[in-house]
Amino acid sequence: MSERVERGRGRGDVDDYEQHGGFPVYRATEDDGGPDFGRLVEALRTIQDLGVSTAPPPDVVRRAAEQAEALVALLEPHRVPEGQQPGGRSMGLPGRGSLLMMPWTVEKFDATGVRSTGVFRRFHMGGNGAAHGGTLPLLFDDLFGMITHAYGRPISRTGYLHVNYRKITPIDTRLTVEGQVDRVDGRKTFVSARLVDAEGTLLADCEALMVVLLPGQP
Ligand SMILES: CCCCCCCCCC(=O)SCCNC(=O)CCNC(=O)[C@H](O)C(C)(C)COP(=O)(O)OP(=O)(O)OC[C@H]1O[C@@H](n2cnc3c(N)ncnc32)[C@H](O)[C@@H]1OP(=O)(O)O
Repeated sequence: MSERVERGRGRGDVDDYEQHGGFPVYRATEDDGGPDFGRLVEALRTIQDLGVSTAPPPDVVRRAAEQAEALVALLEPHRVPEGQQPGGRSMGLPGRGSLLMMPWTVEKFDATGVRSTGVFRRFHMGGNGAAHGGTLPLLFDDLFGMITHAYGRPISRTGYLHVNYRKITPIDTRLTVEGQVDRVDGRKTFVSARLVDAEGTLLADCEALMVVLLPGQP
């Protein structure tokens, strides 16, 4: 099937869950989880930063543990099935309000590609001021999910993802990642992206294969 035909078939049908394998329905929240959800997620991220960058005395550790346990007890009764939580579905929040995804902000999202900016935080650090090598595939993989969605392709799973680490990726430094669909071949969508700093220096690039799911496929 030619790229143009395949692309045309996908576009406009992305809300048709018949096309999305066995995926549960995901819809963006209408209110980014309410007035305080963004605050909560940002505070939790900062706790992750502090959890890996502080050395408090024992009495502070004990009080912090008690407060963390109290927070767990507060939230525990409110678990919901996948697709119903605001985390990951709040498009107006950095990282869509997900604690797993990079807390980056999407600047461009259309069929020609997706661009996003943000920083790797202290809790993303591998060593000596550099982002952990495992965080870059996470950044690229999530970007590729957005790219295939913006292109109008059904939900796809990553078949492979190849990262070239060109330079040290610094934490606490504003960076930009941008990528696009390069080629479509049946169920296969070939994508690529680049991570650069404010001067445009290439830090890493990545190419991947996204495969459209078959009916009912997990
Ligand atoms: C808005 C909602 C947001 C939600 C977004 C959710 C996004 C989720 C993204 C992910 O979860 S990615 C998670 C990490 N990836 C995985 O866990 C995937 C695990 N692997 C699989 O599930 C299957 O291997 C896969 C779906 C990728 C492919 O298996 P299939 O049995 O469906 O297909 P098949 O193996 O026949 O491959 C289809 C085509 O892709 C090709 N292919 C698959 N894997 C490949 C590979 N690794 N390298 C090269 N080619 C590959 C394969 O050769 C074939 O090419 P042809 O059509 O030309 O014959």
